[in-house]
Amino acid sequence: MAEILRVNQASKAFGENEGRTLALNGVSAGIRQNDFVVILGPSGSGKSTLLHLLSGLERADTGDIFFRENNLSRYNDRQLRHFRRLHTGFIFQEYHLIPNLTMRENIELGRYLQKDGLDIGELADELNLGGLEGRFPHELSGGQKQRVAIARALIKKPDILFCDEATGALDEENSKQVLRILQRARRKYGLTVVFVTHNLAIAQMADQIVKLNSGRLSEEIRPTKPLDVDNIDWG
Ligand SMILES: Nc1ncnc2c1ncn2[C@@H]1O[C@H](COP(=O)(O)OP(=O)(O)OP(=O)(O)O)[C@@H](O)[C@H]1O
Repeated sequence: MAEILRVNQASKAFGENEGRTLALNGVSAGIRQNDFVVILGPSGSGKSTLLHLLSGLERADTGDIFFRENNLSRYNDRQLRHFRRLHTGFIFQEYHLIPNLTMRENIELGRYLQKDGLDIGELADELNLGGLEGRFPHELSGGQKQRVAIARALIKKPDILFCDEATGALDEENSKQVLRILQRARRKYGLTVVFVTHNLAIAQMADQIVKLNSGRLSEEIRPTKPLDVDNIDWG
């Protein structure tokens, strides 16, 4: 498969003088279309920063980020917004649903960013959310909230879904449900998934594992036989 994303020698620092932290230090890696890519590393190793650079949420200080043949580092803010709107979806540990909107309205928010997209009813059924359309976030369980967040991200059919500790607040069963949904979406829509996690079990499913340590790429692995979500050893 062709590469959909590439990061070349990217560095990113925060703060100044004694307060300066080099969050990423000359990281290079390529991500193939349709892969499930897991970014692993200890706390503070730069995982979220790498995700933010790859997704155009933040800019690298030095180095280049390519989406297909386009160099995002050369994009102006408007072009970068357009890239994010058209090609990327995000899910986070904390769901980020709008509390005073119903489930259906929260999902519709994702669609308004793009004209054509998936059918909301079909998506709700697929994500096991049928019948909950009128509920507000506080009336949903954690697993249901995360599935609403996934539906909101998928409704516009993004090319790449960026997940930052997306299962971090969920138990094993709900985590596996989320992972099953992502696997189905990869098969059905050709989605590429970039998944930041502390959970080593999830790496058993990966087509590619990117390991960071102190802002540097410490290891890059492409397992020959990624496991299906139902075969992983959760530990
Ligand atoms: N906006 C920011 N301002 C200042 N420092 C930051 C900022 N974002 C990240 N950092 C610092 O950069 C380093 C890498 O942070 P990052 O969030 O990428 O790590 P991480 O591997 O995702 O950590 P965790 O697993 O704890 O979420 C850390 O030392 C962090 O404190």
